[in-house]
Amino acid sequence: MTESDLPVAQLTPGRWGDPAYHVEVPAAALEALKHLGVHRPTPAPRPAPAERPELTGAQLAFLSSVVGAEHVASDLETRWAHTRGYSTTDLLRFRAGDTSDMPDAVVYPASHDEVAALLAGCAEHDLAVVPYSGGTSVVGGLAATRRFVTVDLRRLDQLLDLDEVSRTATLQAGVRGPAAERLLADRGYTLGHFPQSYEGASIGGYAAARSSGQSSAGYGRFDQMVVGLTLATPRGTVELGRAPMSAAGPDLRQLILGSEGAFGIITSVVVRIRPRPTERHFEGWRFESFDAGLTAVRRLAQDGPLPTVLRLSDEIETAVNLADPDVLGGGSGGVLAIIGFDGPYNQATADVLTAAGGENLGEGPGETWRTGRYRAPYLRDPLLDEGALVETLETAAFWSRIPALKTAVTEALVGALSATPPLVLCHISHVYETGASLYFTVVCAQSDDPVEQWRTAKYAANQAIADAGGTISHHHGVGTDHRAAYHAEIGSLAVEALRAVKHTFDPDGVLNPGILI
Ligand SMILES: Cc1cc2nc3c(=O)[nH]c(=O)nc-3n(C[C@H](O)[C@H](O)[C@H](O)COP(=O)(O)OP(=O)(O)OC[C@H]3O[C@@H](n4cnc5c(N)ncnc54)[C@H](O)[C@@H]3O)c2cc1C
Repeated sequence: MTESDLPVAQLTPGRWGDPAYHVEVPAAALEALKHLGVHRPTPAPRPAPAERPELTGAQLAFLSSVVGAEHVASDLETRWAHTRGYSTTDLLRFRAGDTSDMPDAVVYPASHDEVAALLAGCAEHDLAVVPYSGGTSVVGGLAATRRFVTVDLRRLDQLLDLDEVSRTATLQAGVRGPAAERLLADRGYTLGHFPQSYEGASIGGYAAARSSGQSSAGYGRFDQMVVGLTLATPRGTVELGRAPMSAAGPDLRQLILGSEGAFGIITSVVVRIRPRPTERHFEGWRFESFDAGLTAVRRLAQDGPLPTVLRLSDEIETAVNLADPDVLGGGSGGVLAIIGFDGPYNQATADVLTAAGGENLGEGPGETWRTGRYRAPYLRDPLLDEGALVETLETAAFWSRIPALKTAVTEALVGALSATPPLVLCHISHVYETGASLYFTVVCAQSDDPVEQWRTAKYAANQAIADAGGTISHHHGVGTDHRAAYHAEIGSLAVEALRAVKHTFDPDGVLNPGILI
């Protein structure tokens, strides 16, 4: 089974993943939750979403005139299904029936021209616009600060071009991860972009939020794969990427990548593609400690040869994730690293790990990770049902800052959640010559107000990240959740420059108000 065999998940609102795939919390985990003071809350009946004022006839007529009346939905169910994304706070607010960020309508354009026409007319009809590709944002990227229409791009689902000589593919923004892989696999190629949200996220969202997939060591981040893009703005269309590299001024592609719909809607992306691998190898490695493993992965990142997948869990993540401690050699402790190759096994990579003190555990742990890699997020909803608070956050920094950053974030989370002592798990899964990202998972008992509980903990973590020299996001993006921290990170002059760009593309401020800037 490869990524192109996976189905696109028909995401249901308020619960992650393919509803056909049912997950139960393992008995050992339930036992462990008791030690964290987790109690199953009495299920409260979910309040029905409240009705809100309808769009005016003129507004609906405008939307219908662009995409056709059958592609405009203003029923409660569709709007509710497009309310926010899939952060834990989003899920908790969904469970509480909080409709405050519900769109007033959802429209489904089928072409770049329809997207452009929508954007051109929204200001006149007093409508803000939230672009929506896969809807898997975890940073509050799908809500606007005023009445808005969600532009769902799922009908832009075509492979427009495949240039085998240059090895590029032009994909429309609404192509979901597995669908993109299938379109390319049919022609013998792969994109190699596999975020954990792969089953639901789309090409446009990958570009808009600078996504990074689990095979980033081999294929790079999504923004490194993009060689061109087409952007619809309220003032017209921008096409970028005439050549793979250019010295003709600043690279404006990089201005649009990560702009999260604040400057325009990306309708198609030209991406670099590679031949499909004919073999794959995954294996586990044991290191005495996270610090020892860190030295090993840094050596690979700096001097090579890098595998396609490179991950290192810390002691707590290793202990929590490994149901069978024998995997690490009879429960002798240590931490687990996973390496994977798309293509032939590279003994030179293994030699670097051995020289750095690693012990090869063989294919077993590697295959366990590979086959379960999209399943971990499915555990979050049952854990929430049990009364646990579970959320993740991520950052990146230069190698010299990584150890202190990890300690600072962990301590900040433990301190902020001291009333409900948490487990804080951490791993590294994206590495560069100069640094790496850190990905934290937090588990503790829910308080009476888990949304506020997480807000406080996240604020403390954000402060620790800033103080320890990390970035507020390595791959989740800014959205509304990180806006203040992002502004503090880049400074007021840079924020002013972003505002100027936004004003140029979107003078009436219809695009994603409150997101990014
Ligand atoms: C369980 C889970 C696991 C995840 N794992 C990863 C991971 O491994 N790596 C990773 O990078 N991320 C991960 N994410 C976060 C998320 O999947 C990524 O940010 C992804 O890139 C979002 O893609 P999407 O198509 O769902 O975008 P959306 O959620 O639809 O949109 C994201 C933002 O971009 C804007 N936008 C959407 N489409 C466009 C467009 N065409 N043009 C302009 N703006 C647009 C939206 O308005 C929003 O602000 C995960 C999320 C979940 C829920």
